[in-house]
Amino acid sequence: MKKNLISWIGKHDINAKESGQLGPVLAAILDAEDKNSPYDAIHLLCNYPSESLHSYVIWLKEQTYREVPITSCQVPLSSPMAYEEIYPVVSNQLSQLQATYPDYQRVVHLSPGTPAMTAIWVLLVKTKYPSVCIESWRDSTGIQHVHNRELPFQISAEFTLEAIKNASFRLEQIEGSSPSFEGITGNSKAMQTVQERAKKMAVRDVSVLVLGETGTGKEVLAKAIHNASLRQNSRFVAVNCGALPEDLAESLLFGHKKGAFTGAHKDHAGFFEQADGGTLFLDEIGELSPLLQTKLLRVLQEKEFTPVGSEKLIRSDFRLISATHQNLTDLIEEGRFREDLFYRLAIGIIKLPPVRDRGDDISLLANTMLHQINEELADQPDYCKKTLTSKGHAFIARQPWLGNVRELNASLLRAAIWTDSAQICEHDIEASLISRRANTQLLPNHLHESVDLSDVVGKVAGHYISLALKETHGNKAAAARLLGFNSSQVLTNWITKYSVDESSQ
Ligand SMILES: Nc1ncnc2c1ncn2[C@@H]1O[C@H](COP(=O)(O)OP(=O)(O)OP(=O)(O)O)[C@@H](O)[C@H]1O
Repeated sequence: MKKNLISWIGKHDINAKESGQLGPVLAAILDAEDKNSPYDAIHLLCNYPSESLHSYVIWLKEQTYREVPITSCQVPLSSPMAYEEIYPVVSNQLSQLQATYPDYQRVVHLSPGTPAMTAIWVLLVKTKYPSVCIESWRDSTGIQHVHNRELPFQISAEFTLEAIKNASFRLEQIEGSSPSFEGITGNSKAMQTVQERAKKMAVRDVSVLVLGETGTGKEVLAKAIHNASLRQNSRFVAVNCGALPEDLAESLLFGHKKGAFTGAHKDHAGFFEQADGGTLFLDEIGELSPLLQTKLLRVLQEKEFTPVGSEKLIRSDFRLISATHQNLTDLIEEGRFREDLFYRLAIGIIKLPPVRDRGDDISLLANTMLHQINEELADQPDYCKKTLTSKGHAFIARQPWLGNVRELNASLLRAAIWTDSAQICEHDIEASLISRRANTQLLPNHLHESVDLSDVVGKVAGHYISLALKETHGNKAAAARLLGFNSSQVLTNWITKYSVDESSQ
């Protein structure tokens, strides 16, 4: 049976390299190798600074005989004894390992870390996440010993639910605050598939590419993936690549050294460094210049980079989530996006459907958003809480929402502000739509209502004929050519047929 080791990194581990000792974590790994039952994966939690964690993990890898995948997570704690902070981290870690490695035997190393960290391990392995426990200690000659540790008592059986509820850990409160997949509204089949995929991806710590039209919630999804990952307690750094000024892009992403260019008054940590231990979200990735694409590829391969004006390599343990509304395959074919970079970014691909393909989710989204809008506007003078009439819902469901969730949100906000009554009806929504609607309705995807086709064609014909006559200062032959007609007579026929007012040119 495969097995994985889970452990905090303690003081003796961090100091092991300097002290010439093994430290508890390495001792446990080597002990398992000696017993011919090595670990297949190792997961480390650490509340020391990320530089110490990195150099420790590098050192640890050098000390083991076999190549074992090691994942590490830097957990910032206000105090190493902060039970209320340690509990959700450890609980989440165990839950994710259980989901990711259901067939592995879990081995928890109790010794490294503070008494609070050990207490939480014991609490969780004796209740929700049964695991084998080991401990290690150093004898007076400096030899490190590793043993299995039996815990011969049953917390769940011996304490009633009531007792746990009253315990100082306040378990349910802490669990309830886990923000996994918060903010993603949607029960449609398409959105369920998105959420299932995203949850799986969240615990894998691989690069994820989120595709979807503008405003479909790509950033919301990226944040949810971060919140459901082992990196949830570190930073989520969101960068819009399309908004990076060309001359500053490199320094914003990779940082710069003081004096690297005019205005660089002090060292600056770029987004990659800021995301160390956490998640970097690169939105509009298709907008990256060829030079930055090459640099990004190198950072993804080596996890290290050099800030502008510096010679020092910086390492950063970030997880990359990128997003785009563009068709990257087209960009690759056109030579505008590196194919090798695409494969690096797209280990996991999640496609967010446009709102018009989410079925009943539109109503659900509208209700959720109106609820949020009501809360936001509650303090405003004379504001009364709004609800949507059923015709309002039906009208919303018929719109194409090319701007997706963002457009729906903005239209509801406008309607909520403009409408005095407590009910928002279809006319209020219609009035709050931006004029683009006229164009978007021209070629709808569905015909929910009857339509006067000759009227629509007449309006289009009138519009183009007027433009052509205006451009050509009333010269019918030239206007006919502009419109693709082979003679001015054809144009005259159209003008008559669609009653175009030539005098308005
Ligand atoms: N499923 C959802 N449930 C609730 N709100 C959502 C959902 N998806 C998106 N939103 C809201 O819609 C707005 C747009 O979302 P977001 O910025 O994530 O879209 P995007 O696809 O990243 O947009 P862009 O392509 O312009 O970068 C935000 O206000 C967000 O809170």
